[in-house]
Amino acid sequence: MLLERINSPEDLRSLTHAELDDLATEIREFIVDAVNACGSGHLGSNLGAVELTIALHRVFESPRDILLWDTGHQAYVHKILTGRRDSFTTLRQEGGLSGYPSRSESPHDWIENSHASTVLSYAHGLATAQQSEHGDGRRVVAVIGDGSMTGGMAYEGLNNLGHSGRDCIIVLNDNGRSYAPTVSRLGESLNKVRSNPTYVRETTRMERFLRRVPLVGRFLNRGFNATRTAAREFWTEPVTFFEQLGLFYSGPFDGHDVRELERAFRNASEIGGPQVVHVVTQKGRGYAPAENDSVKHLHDVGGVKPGSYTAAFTEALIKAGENHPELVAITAAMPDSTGLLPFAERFPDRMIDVGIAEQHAVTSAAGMAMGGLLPVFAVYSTFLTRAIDQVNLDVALHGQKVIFCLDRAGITGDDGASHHGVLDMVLLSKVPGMTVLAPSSYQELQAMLHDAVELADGPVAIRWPKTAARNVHADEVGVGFRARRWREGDDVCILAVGKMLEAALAAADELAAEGRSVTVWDARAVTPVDLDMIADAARHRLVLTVEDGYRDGGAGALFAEHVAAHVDEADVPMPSVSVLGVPTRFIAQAKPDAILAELGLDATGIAAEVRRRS
Ligand SMILES: Cc1ncc(C[n+]2csc(CCOP(=O)(O)OP(=O)(O)O)c2C)c(N)n1
Ligand SMILES: CC(=O)[C@@H](O)[C@H](O)COP(=O)(O)O
Ligand SMILES: [Mg+2]
Repeated sequence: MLLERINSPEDLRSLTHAELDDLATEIREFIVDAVNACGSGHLGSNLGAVELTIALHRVFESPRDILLWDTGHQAYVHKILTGRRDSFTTLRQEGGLSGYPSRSESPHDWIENSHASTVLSYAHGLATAQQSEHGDGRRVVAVIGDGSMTGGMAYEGLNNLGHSGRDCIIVLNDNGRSYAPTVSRLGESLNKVRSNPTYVRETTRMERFLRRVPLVGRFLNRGFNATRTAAREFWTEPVTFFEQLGLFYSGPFDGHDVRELERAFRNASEIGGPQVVHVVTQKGRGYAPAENDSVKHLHDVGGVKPGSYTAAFTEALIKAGENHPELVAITAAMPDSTGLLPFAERFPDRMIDVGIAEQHAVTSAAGMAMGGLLPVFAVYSTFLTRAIDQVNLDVALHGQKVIFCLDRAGITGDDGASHHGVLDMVLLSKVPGMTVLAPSSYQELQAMLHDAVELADGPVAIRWPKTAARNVHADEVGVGFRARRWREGDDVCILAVGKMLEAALAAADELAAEGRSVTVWDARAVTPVDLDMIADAARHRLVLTVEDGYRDGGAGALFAEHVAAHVDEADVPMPSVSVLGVPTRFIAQAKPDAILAELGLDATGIAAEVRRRS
């Protein structure tokens, strides 16, 4: 087994290319076993990045050279080759290996944020530092997928790198897919470009030398520009999009040929300045289930689970779509895991994939609403945070009815700190005119989507967790955006937000067994706050809000403000007020229920908080 001999990138440099091909096979088998054992993870992306990562670590000397990964979900091979092979049995487990690069795991890792399209900005920053007096001659290499290239930040980084001329090698890993096929024509046009890297490199180098010749250089400038323009018109490949921005383009190269990749990376390293090395890879390469099943296996071994909140959303959206031909669904490159695929099958022209471009999605939705459509943007909670400005000023300032359906709200677990959806209530409850809803069951989600479509006259956000949904009877579902009381007592009042209702009711049973009289409300809406719920809560000795979002500035803080206002107005005694929520800190990966329990956001924790406050 060759893989057992690889404990650092240096060990790669003694292998022949035939051995490297064998090593790639072993790495693929290793990844498939690890992801299947872990039960979740990014199979397709990593199977497609095997040869690419081997070649990068043979040409560049990480960690001295800086190797950056956009999103980081495709960095398993990087981790395996940098000494973490034996820890892969702990992938995405509590206290184990992160599913993304992790600075605490290795000096080879730089970017921990799993949000896409950031790498070129990091690269510009690091290249700027390297070219300052603080630089120490390290090369900056950034790997970005074709999907992540569709994010706005990627263009901002490209523009700045091209304009600044910084030394930086961008490896565009083009496999034609995000989750779904990538929404971009860039890949198609680049595939028409057949640069002969040697020819282009030599002429470019010669040109650059001659242009600098004193006196004659400026005449040569004009001559070269005229020649190149003519040549491009009639002979060679068009100036690529990247070269228009000031970056040198080479490729496309076979992303599964280590020799070719090594040559391309060495060329780019010699040429200097901002470079794009375009490599074409196959997502899921070498593993039939990933190659053939683009929903279940190609991106991550996810898929929408029956009985989940996502499944409830899918059903309700199709029903709303049947009743409202103006309703359109928007995704930011994730139609499958947000539950939009059945809607797209039912209404092929009414599901719009904008690429990994959440900010654009939100403002485009505002435009759609202005044009008479009813846009529903299905997005993970954590990914909407990068578009809060657009939500606030492009949608809410204009009073546009856009329905934001936020999946993976609350504690998501396996994907770690950059995936928990814990900022949504804090941020969205501060957007004027925004209705923020949190369903506590499968049926509540469907009722809320229905009422958002039928009743709202402005923006609505509905947020739900990545878990199986509780099921309730039709007469146990609220109406409109009002709160719903589940249990009446007179000593303690628990205001539960979303999925926390189940734990609150269980805690109330536990407390009742001790003789405590507990009221439980399903808040249902974070904003607007239901004043009847507040008035009822204010008559208790203790008001405890339980939410799976940041406590600071969240739903509980808002409810506490309204209790105080009510007490002032009604001139009644102020109850004791408490909030159980997520502390404002980054939370590493673990199973969601384990994290919630550790935070006291389960029945035991809620009951303990009531006892503590009694
Ligand atoms: C801002 C943001 N939106 C959505 C996602 C979810 N996501 C993770 S990976 C991915 C697809 C990335 O495609 P690409 O960059 O082409 O990489 P590949 O998996 O094809 O190698 C998406 C949409 C994310 N990580 N960040
Ligand atoms: C890397 C990324 O952002 C997503 O692919 C993330 O892994 C989503 O995971 P789930 O869809 O399993 O919640
Ligand atoms: Mg891709």
